[in-house]
Amino acid sequence: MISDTNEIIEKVLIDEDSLNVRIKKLASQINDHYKDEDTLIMVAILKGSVMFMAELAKHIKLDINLEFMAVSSYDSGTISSGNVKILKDLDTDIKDKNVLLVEDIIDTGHTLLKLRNNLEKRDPKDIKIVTLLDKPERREVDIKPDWYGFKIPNEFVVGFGLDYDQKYRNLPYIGILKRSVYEG
Ligand SMILES: O=P(O)(O)OC[C@H]1O[C@H](OP(=O)(O)OP(=O)(O)O)[C@H](O)[C@@H]1O
Ligand code: HPA
Ligand SMILES: [Mg+2]
Repeated sequence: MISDTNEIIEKVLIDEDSLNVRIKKLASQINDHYKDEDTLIMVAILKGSVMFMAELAKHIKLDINLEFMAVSSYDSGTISSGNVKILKDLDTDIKDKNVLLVEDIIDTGHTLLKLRNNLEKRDPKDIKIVTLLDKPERREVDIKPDWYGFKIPNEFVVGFGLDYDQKYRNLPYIGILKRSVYEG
């Protein structure tokens, strides 16, 4: 059983309703942006962005191709290693296609920067980035999303796809993790 959430969550930062309302709004901005295009390849970065991808894609009004990539930047815990390895690549060719990278969070920025550089070499028509959460205080490299859901303070958050040590992804809200959970 999941631990009692009072034991692990300091506070709920973004509740379920606010997430859904904001994601619909993001989808409508994305629909406007691509209104003259026929197709879009949405690329979710596993595993954190699965919930966001699912919710966002439901409201996109183009022919979309759902793709998944797995990269690894955090071994476990809360510290970024700065190394990004591709563990699972796209199943499709993105040459001359519109690509939308779908992320749950931009923290140091290393994951997305390396990924974008990698995908750019494949000659897509265009690459854009949408992230549910942006933690700008932690940025170590220059990368900005084209669309973001929420800017958040420098706290470790879990839920709606985001994990601590692979746990708590299934919480339906975004919560700040108690420091006692990872500082022991
Ligand atoms: O901006 P950065 O500092 O690079 O951090 C952000 C990335 O780190 C997390 O993924 P993680 O590697 O933990 O994998 P996960 O999605 O499977 O949890 C998160 O989902 C982002 O992809
Ligand atoms: N929570 C979960 N995963 C993360 C975070 C966070 O705050 N930052 C980068 N990966
Ligand atoms: Mg993670």
